[in-house]
Amino acid sequence: MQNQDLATHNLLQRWGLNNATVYRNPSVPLIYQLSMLQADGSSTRPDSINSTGALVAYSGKKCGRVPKDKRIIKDQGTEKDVWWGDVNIALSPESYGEVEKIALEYLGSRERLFIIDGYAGWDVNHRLRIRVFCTRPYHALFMKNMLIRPTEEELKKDFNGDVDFYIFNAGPQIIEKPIEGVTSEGCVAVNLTERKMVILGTQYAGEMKKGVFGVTHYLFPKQGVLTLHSSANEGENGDVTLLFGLSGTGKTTLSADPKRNLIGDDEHAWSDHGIFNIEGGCYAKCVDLSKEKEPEIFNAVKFGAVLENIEYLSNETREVDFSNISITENTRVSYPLEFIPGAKFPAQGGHPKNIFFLTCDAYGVLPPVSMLTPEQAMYHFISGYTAKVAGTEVGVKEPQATFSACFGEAFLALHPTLYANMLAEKIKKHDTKVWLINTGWSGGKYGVGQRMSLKYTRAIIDLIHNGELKNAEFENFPIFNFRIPKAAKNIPSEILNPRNTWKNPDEFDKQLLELAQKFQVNFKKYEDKATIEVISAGPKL
Ligand SMILES: Nc1ncnc2c1ncn2[C@@H]1O[C@H](COP(=O)(O)OP(=O)(O)O)[C@@H](O)[C@H]1O
Ligand SMILES: C=C(OP(=O)(O)O)C(=O)O
Ligand SMILES: [Mn+2]
Repeated sequence: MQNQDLATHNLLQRWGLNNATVYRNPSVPLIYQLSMLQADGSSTRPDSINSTGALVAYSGKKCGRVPKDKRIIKDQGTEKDVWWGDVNIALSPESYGEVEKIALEYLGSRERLFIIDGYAGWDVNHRLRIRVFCTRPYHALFMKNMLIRPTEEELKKDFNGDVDFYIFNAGPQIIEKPIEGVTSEGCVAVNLTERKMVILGTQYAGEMKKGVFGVTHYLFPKQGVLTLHSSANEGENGDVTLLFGLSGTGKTTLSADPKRNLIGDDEHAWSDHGIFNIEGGCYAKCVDLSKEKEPEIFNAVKFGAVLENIEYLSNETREVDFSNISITENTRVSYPLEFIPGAKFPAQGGHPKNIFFLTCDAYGVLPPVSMLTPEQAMYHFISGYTAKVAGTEVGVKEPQATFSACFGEAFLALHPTLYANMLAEKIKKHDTKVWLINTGWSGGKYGVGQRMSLKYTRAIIDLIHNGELKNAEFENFPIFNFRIPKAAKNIPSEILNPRNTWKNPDEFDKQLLELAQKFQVNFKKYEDKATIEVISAGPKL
């Protein structure tokens, strides 16, 4: 839309913007065409189109999120309830004003500006209206994919004036002057009170979608709705499964299951009426993506999808080399939910029957599957033991064992125990079964053993879904006191107890003990807020 209508003009004036050329909710082909002009000032490699029709773009220096540059504005509205610390680093309203000014000046001075309007949350009672301002065509397409696309009618009804949350993405612009509380040339500043966020100094698209997720973590629990860093799908009989996990643990991969209908791959919420997806699209990792192993995701790489930071096998054919991670291990593809066959619309479901905690155990000592008691579920949800895989956060080069509360500590706006207590109440009320699934190392730690076979993880999940695993014969897994199956169809029995997969069982015992100690040290910070039942559900030395 090159000639501004009055409504668009007013939206711009509201923020002191008066760009001559503004594209408000442009079509996919138009975004493609504009991305080929490369006049967005991003100074990265040019955008292109791959052999299957996806838009290929590069994010420049930053290819993962930058948690160290994230700030939450501390004001009267937020100072009492936000969980301040390393995750939520405080920034003053004055400093926020300065970063916002830099962002708006950048956005306003560009030749072209994009506005993308969309919802966050499929439940109409809880959805937020989001408006994104950006200058890179690929960022516009990314958010068009990742937000829930409004109908023409909804656009007229809900997006004509102010909305619930604004994103000012001025990623190509760096911060060149000192600002109190800002410690690098980049800043991702979230103003929860005034419902807006600024991005400077990073062009990684994931920062926008996880920004929205963080806002829902602040707003939804106040309405009794629990936010979940999980994927979700639904079986033929309407049974819902949630798969929690930190980045790279398998939420996206395992939720795309041909036997089940996809609800969403990353961000959900659980209300008194069931679960709903927060997003309109998926954002899958591409490293080693293959048609054989992950056909649904592989086939989603087509016209309308955005490929981020990939290399070609050949510049001539524009076939993607998914094994090439020379730019980053965190290569990505974003596509609308409907690109996955059988995705469910509206993307909502009932109360979950099963929950999987996906953990990528870099030590190779946790079993591929363990059945948890409700108390163990709480203990392990608060602990959030897993590994940070390479790439998703800037600076992480190999799997790094970590405890990430609620399997998504980076996105928690409030104290972890608040989310954990809400989860405890819901799984009790709805009799949800919780399983811990190790998608990480087997047969030795990272560097010695190998990643758990995707085939076996899928087989385990199938047996839980068809009810067979529940009836297997179980044994106790020591120290952690998990119930683990002794045998299961389609899975070699020796892998079910990880001790059998290690060459040297003594080394295994030592590593298991070490991990248990790490759990205990980590849990100390939650002990004053957890019940005695939950504390005693942890590993025992
Ligand atoms: N056993 C396994 N289970 C799940 N994913 C696995 C497994 N082994 C290897 N992988 C790979 O790990 C990555 C998981 O990434 P993804 O599903 O995008 O994680 P998330 O959505 O949780 O960030 C994929 O590249 C997948 O191919
Ligand atoms: C996009 C991200 O999430 P995930 O890897 O969980 O999909 C991210 O953490 O930047
Ligand atoms: Mn994912």
